Amino acid sequence: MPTERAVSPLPGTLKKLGVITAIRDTQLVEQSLLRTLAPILGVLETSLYRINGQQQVTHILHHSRTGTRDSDGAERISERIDAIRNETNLPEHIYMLIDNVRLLGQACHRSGPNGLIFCYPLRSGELQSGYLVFERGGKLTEVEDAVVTGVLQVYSNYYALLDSSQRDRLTGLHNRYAMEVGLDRLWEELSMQPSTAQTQARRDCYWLGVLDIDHFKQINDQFGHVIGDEILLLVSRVMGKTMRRTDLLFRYGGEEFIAIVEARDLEKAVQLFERLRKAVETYRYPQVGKVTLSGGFSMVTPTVLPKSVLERADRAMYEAKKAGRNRVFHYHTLLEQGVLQELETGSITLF
Ligand SMILES: Nc1nc2c(ncn2[C@@H]2O[C@H](COP(=O)(O)OP(=O)(O)OP(=O)(O)O)[C@@H](O)[C@H]2O)c(=O)[nH]1
Repeated sequence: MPTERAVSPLPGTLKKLGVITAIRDTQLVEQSLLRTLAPILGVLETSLYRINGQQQVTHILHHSRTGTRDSDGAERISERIDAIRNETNLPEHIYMLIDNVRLLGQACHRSGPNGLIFCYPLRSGELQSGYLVFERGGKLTEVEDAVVTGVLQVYSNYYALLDSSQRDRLTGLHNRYAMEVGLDRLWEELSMQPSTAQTQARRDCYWLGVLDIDHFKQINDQFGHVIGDEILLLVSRVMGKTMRRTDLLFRYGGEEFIAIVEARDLEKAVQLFERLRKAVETYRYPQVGKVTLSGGFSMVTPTVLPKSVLERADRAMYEAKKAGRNRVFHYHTLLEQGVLQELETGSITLF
């Protein structure tokens, strides 16, 4: 891996830390970290890994810079950030390096094809929450090492603060704000992808489901709010355990949850949401016994604004309540059946 001469780190680093800590979106903060460190270290590729809920190390972000020379001899650097969807299959040498850092509790390096591969831990309190990995020709100077360690500490503290502000205190799930940011981002990503019939057929679709616990007021009234809170926590855990690594679950508010899942087609999406419904229904809740939920879901597509996708799923969920609860309905199926009529608002005409 080629390297370039490292630039003097301190003034630029302080400026960039100011930029990082002004960002309110956790994914953009992660991207900004890699963009900040790569030129300071004079490296062309950096990777960020996180430890997920199942304690697995997952590759989440890769940043690369390519240097090219213009015809007039001037050097241009182009940057590229790839968000990697929770890749847990790491190359053996990276896995071993991260394992060393995990055991020793400090940054380590090992030889790589183009010099040395470095791994620095990200800390959340006493725990390691992730890793920064990069390769460069030679060792870091003391100043560079101190800069990387300091930037990572400020970044980790800021990330933890930002992340906790986007989580629901009771269940630990991401909250409504995080859901809205995440849905807007997903919608933008989908809008930017080329959409030919061929790519459309190959690509998985995203589906958004609104899931609402049935008769939750009765649970509160009969057993009290503390038990009500316990049910919210248990239902969120049962759903979380039933979902796949790539699925997302949010507490939207009160007794309402939102799931965003990837599925090839409607049949698969129905299966996923049905699995959630059944898991909640079959779990036996101490004191309360059986708890059920009703849900509605709709496809996330660039031709429909995010708030309208939510509205569609919500309307389907209300139909599930009306039909007797403990069921999950698909919005478009309800349209086809004539149970619901399309609302005019929210769909976008593409030219
Ligand atoms: N314990 C507890 N209760 C909550 C919380 N947030 C909202 N609630 C309660 O959730 C209940 C929701 O009641 P409703 O909106 O009438 O819905 P429901 O009883 O579930 O009825 P359906 O949705 O029609 O099946 C209200 O009594 C709220 O007070 C919370 O954080 N903890």
